[in-house]
Amino acid sequence: MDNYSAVVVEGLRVDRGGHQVLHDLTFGIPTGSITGLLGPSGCGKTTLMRAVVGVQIVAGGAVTVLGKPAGHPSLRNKIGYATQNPATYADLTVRESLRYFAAVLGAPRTDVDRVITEVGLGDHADKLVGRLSGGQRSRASLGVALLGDPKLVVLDEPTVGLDPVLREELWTLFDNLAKRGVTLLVSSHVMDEAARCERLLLMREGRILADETPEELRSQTGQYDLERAFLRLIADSEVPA
Ligand SMILES: Nc1ncnc2c1ncn2[C@@H]1O[C@H](COP(=O)(O)OP(=O)(O)OP(=O)(O)O)[C@@H](O)[C@H]1O
Repeated sequence: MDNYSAVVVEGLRVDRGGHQVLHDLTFGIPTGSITGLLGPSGCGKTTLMRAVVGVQIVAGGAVTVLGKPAGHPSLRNKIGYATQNPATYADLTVRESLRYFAAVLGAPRTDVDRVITEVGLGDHADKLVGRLSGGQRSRASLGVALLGDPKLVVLDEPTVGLDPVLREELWTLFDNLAKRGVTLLVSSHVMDEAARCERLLLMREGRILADETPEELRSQTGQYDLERAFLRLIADSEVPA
C-alpha cells in the first residue's frame, strides 16, 4: 500500500442471500479525505462499508485498510464505524453509554466529554438514550464511532433524520476530522451532501459507476447539479453498446 491510500479495494466480490451484490470492485480511498458513497437504496453501500470494516464475508478479492487486511485485530482501535442502527443502550444516559463504550474500546475517559461536544449533545448528555429523538440517537451512535483516536471513520447515512442546521454542523465536524488526517467514508442518499466530499464513489447495482471529484463529475456530465450529473451517468451507462 502507498501512503496515499487509507483503503485499497481490489476485485472485491460479495454474495448475500444467494446473489452477488458486489461485482469486482476496485478503488482506493485517499488518506485524510472525505469520500462520499452514494447510490440508490439496495445498491450495496452498506455491504461495501461492512467489507471495509472487516465484518462482511467476501467471496473474492482483497480489502486493505491502513496497510492491513480488513478485519485484522490491529485495526480494531483504528476504525470508527456507525451503522444505520443506533449502537447505544436505551436505558443508559448518553454519557453513561459513551463511558461504557470508551471502557470497551480502551479509550480515555476524557474522550467522552469531547465527543459529546463534537456531536452536539451537550444539552442532552444526562438524558436516557431511549428518550432521545431519532436524530439525537444517531448522533449518540456517531459519538461511539469517534471515541479513541480512529484513523478511519466509516459512517452509514449519519445525517438521516437530521435538520439542515445539524447536518451542516456534522459536515463541519467531518471537515475538521479530515483536516486532522482522519479518513472518512460517508454514505448518503442526499446528493447535496455529495458536494461536501472531496471524492465520490457512485454506486449502482453493486458496481461503481464513478470514482471522481465532484468537479470531475460535473465536467464529465455537463451538469452542475450533482443529482442531475448522477442521473446522466446512469442514463449513459444504460445506452446499449
Ligand atoms: N442480511 C442480508 N441477507 C441477504 N441479502 C442482503 C442482506 N442485507 C442486504 N442484502 C442485499 O444486498 C444488497 C445490497 O444491500 P445494502 O444494504 O448493501 O444496500 P444499501 O445500498 O446500503 O441500501 P440502503 O441505502 O437502503 O441502506 C441488496 O440487494 C440487499 O437486498
